[in-house]
Amino acid sequence: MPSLPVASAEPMAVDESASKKSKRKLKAAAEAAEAEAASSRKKEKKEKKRKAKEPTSSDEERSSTSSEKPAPAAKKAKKDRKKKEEKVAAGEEDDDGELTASGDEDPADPNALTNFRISEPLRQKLKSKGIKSLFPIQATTFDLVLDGHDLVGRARTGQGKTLAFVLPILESLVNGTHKATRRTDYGRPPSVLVLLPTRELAKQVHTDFEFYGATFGLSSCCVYGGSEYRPQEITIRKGVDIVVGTPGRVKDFVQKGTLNFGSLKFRVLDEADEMLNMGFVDDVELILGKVEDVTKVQTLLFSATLPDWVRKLSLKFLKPGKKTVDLVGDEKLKASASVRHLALPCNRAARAQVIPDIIRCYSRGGRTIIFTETKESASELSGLISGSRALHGDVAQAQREVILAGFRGGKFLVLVATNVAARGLDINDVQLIIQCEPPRDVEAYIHRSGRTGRAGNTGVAVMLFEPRYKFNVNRIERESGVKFEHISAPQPTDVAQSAGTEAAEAIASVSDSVIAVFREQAEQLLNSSGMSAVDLLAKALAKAVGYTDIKKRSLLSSMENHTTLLLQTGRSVYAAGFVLSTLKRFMPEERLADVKGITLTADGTGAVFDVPSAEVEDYIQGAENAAMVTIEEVKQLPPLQEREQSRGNNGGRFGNRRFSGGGGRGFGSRGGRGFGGGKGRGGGGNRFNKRY
Ligand SMILES: Nc1ncnc2c1ncn2[C@@H]1O[C@H](COP(=O)(O)OP(=O)(O)OP(=O)(O)O)[C@@H](O)[C@H]1O
Repeated sequence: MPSLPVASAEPMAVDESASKKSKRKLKAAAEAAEAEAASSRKKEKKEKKRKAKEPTSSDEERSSTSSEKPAPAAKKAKKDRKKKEEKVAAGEEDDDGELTASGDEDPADPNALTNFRISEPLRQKLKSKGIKSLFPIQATTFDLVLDGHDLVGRARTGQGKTLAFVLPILESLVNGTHKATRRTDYGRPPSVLVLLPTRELAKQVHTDFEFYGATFGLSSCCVYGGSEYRPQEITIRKGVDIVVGTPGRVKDFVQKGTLNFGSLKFRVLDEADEMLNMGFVDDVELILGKVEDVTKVQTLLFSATLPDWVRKLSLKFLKPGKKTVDLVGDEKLKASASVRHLALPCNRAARAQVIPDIIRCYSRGGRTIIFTETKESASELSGLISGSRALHGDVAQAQREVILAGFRGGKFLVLVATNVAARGLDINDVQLIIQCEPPRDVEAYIHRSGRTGRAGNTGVAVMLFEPRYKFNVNRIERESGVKFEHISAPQPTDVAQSAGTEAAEAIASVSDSVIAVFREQAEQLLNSSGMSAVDLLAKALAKAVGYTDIKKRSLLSSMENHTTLLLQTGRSVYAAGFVLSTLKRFMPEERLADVKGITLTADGTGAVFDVPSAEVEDYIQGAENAAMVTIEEVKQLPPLQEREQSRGNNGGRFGNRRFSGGGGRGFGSRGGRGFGGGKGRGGGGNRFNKRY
């Protein structure tokens, strides 16, 4: 059961003014989030218009930017769209009779479905899912794919890359270039092969092909490891149009002769860079190399991140005239723009206590995914966080499916996962992502945080870090273009606000029928406790949402029963070693072993550090008796030194380099305070990454 944390400097009880302040902070946070969401929606709208006006396609090796000239195909498409727009405006029917104006689509929107060669049945199907216009990546690539180009497509997470290939492929097979050669006979080989790095992702993309493909009577199947061969084999032998799968299983079917690519029209690599991380390099290259006549096959490659291997792969397997549509390009921000990126200092030991409070304050009642670096930590953490389930590579396939279905279906709201869930998973209402430590690769940060803030929605991504490894936060910040808001662990007013509202609602929902049954006990309790009715009710509220205790929590490392102190000496403080020698003047040396996370202040006049709460008075009094030293408890962290560090360059146990860090802007200085404020690379044949 979680305990309600309290900042060491905060009063134990939440008084009225604190609660008002907290309400104000919450309101401000809500307003800020709303303003951010509105601005991101506005930006996206603008972006859509801009992209549609200037389709950003390019020839090989040129990444698209809005300043580049549209490719001829895109120009033609633009003209076509204009023609269609005029027809629609004039109320004329299209030549083919398939594309018609629709009452609830906005014909003025250049990305409206009617402006693309999307046939009526597919349009209706899209509309049944609430899709009335294409997202920028879809709008920019649609004509290119339909017109037969090989393509590399890149857009940020949650921007609709899946439909960017699903829609033009379906139209191409049924109404486009391949209409004449479409086969419907028993035992026909597939026309489309889609490769994805994980089973979950393969199933998700397969669901889209199944749903939209059914419109045209196109059949599809999903093949992935960890499941029986036989049923998949039977389906393929009967004849399917689309095969979606993971490289290992697809390779097996290719080698067994079950799959043949004699009729293949499209091959798609989604999340291509992750194939490399998963050790699928050899499998992917073998599969792609099995296509005999590459001139007859269109190859599409999509990802939110395009590291070197993917570029090399595209050079090797895509035609020389391939197009590249890169909606991220050289823009600084590679991660999702509709996500609030927060960084929170937290020692490993404090994680299990802090995370439930982060969830309470930031998940807005929606789903949360917590990412750990290893399978072991995922299992361990899920055991400590009530109501959560773990998902990683050691979980049996059948069980993984049950867990994911349970999470999607809302049976439980917290999933603790390894990178197996970092990519592509599109799960409704994931409001919060927590990363237990900065990932090694910036790509992982981008994909993990991209599980929220999808399809124009907003979300929050909180990254925990050990204060002494703050340099890893700087690295992610630099490489992803994200500007982290630095916050401290949720404080009592934050948690009390969220939990209190929840508790009040829980109690208000209890039927009056219980009163008669419990009144006598309540009266007895009131009389015997010697407390006021309000105090007793406050306890009942806390208990109703699972809190039985309030423990102090430090600002610096989020440790329970620890307090953050600020030391000042009236002169410059250059190193953590200096802080320790100052403390040694009035504290017994053996007590200094409990001093944690010495971090210098940005102005160079002091340092903050954590000590056990029970020893706070000793430090303060000790300093009072020492010359030129003051020590005080801090309610909010001052701006801290921002120093670049590298692992292994510690400068001694308490060396400055090791302990420096902290937010230059000051943790929580932007309304932080809680609210308001090695992967197995290469190595072919490894079907599932060992670490996750
Ligand atoms: N044109 C659209 N209009 C509204 N919603 C859409 C549109 N296209 C896709 N979506 C929805 O957006 C969500 C994200 O799409 P998708 O999973 O394809 O994103 P992605 O770019 O592949 O993300 P990632 O890089 O994380 O894999 C899905 O729920 C999808 O149904």
